[in-house]
Amino acid sequence: MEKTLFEKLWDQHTVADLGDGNALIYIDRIFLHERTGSIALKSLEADQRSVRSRSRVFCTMDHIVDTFPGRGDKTLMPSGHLFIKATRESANAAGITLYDIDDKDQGIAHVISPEQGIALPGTTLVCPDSHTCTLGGLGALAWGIGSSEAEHALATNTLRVQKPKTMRVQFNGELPFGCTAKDMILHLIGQHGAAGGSGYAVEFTGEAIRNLAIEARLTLCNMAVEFSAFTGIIAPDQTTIDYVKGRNYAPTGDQWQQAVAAWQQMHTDTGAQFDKEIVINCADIAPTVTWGTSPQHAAAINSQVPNPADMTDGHDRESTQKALGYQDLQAGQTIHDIAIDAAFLGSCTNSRISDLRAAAQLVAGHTIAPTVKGVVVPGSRNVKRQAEAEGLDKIFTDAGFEWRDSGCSMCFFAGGETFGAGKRVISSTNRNFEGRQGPGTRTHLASPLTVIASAITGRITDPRELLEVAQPAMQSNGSV
Ligand SMILES: CC(C)[C@H](C(=O)O)[C@@H](O)C(=O)O
Ligand code: SF4
Repeated sequence: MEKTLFEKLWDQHTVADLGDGNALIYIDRIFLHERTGSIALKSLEADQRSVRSRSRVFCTMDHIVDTFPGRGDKTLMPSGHLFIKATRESANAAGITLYDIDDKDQGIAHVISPEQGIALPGTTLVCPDSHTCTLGGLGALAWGIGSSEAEHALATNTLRVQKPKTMRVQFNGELPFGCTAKDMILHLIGQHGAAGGSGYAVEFTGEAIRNLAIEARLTLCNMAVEFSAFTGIIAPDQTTIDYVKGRNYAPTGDQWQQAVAAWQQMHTDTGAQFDKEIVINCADIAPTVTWGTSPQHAAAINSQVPNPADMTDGHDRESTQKALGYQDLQAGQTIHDIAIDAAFLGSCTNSRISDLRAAAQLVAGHTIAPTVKGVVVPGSRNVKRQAEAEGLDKIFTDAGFEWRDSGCSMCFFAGGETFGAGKRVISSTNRNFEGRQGPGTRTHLASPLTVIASAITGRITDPRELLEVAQPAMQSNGSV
């Protein structure tokens, strides 16, 4: 029988069918971080259980750590040092691989796991973090879990999972000039709602997906959870194989040949049925920005903030009204041109080397508006070193950006870093809930190109204006 990619991976990892749509799934790799992983490890210790396969478990420090240069164990989170200490102690006692604060490979979990070859096509990977779905960009079956599930997975290498339904989202045609993977996913969520993927494992397909570089596929799958999907996944292809080859934990020798042969079978069979299908015409995608406090409050940059008075549904009217209040926006206002106070380039969505290269190329020769505080946070120390070797840090600092050490930073208030109450931020991150970037901070999600263009003018700005004038050679090739 024809199977979807998801069904193939599910079946390959099924240890036992538990009935009622549940299965015991074999977990190949587990990733932890100091915010939630420390809780799972401590609880495992308290229950006098141990990690079953130490070589398959990896842990990083990303959420609570400072990203200020020379940070050490310092953190702005009042009890943050306790999480850091507990993680270090437990990870070392458990004998798992820890990317500690000063480790040369430290970084955000979902940035270092592809970078190190920990996430591989066809593997199951879990982490007590909702953005684990990022790794679907490599063809891994990866999803976020809770701390107690993480404890179970650590002790047994298995998890009881309710089988999700399957959805295919097909992106047809070529991605227009100035648009990126971030605009694709914001467009999808804007059109189909933040709950549109609820209950589904979503496979992204189509010409525009095939043309995306791996880092762009990671960006797209990163936000599958903002679509409420169980996970997002993209079938591995030659682009994937070329990306994985030679990475620290990638197979070598005969095992590499076997792995490649297996990966080449990892695709949805012709004729396989999905429970739901969505087709997006890429010609309809424009640089997309959120105006409100949900990722579904996303719209083309040149469009208008909606007017609650035009809404027939009472719930929509009320939530839009509330979002406009928090964001201090007027109904009907054009998104393009809203004045900003800050620009943030970072997070597991958009802080990889290709993001930084594209951003640096756009900002080179410009300075950011004097009213804007700009911060760039590389996703890992490897990304940081690579960027510095290419002189990108200098381009950012010359333009007026701060250049930080790696971590989640201002994506999330967990570590206490924030631009402050009432500040309006154009941000390459993935969540824009009230208070996400700190109490009272207002977030507008966008691509790295839109973040840079807006930082330069001090207003939400269409990157195509700058790309067309200054960088005619820099055609969008979907690499971001
Ligand atoms: C702290 C962590 C559990 C959380 C997540 O699950 O995603 C965080 O990474 C986030 O992005 O909100
Ligand atoms: S960078 Fe942001 S979204 Fe990603 S794991 Fe960290 S806090 Fe979560």
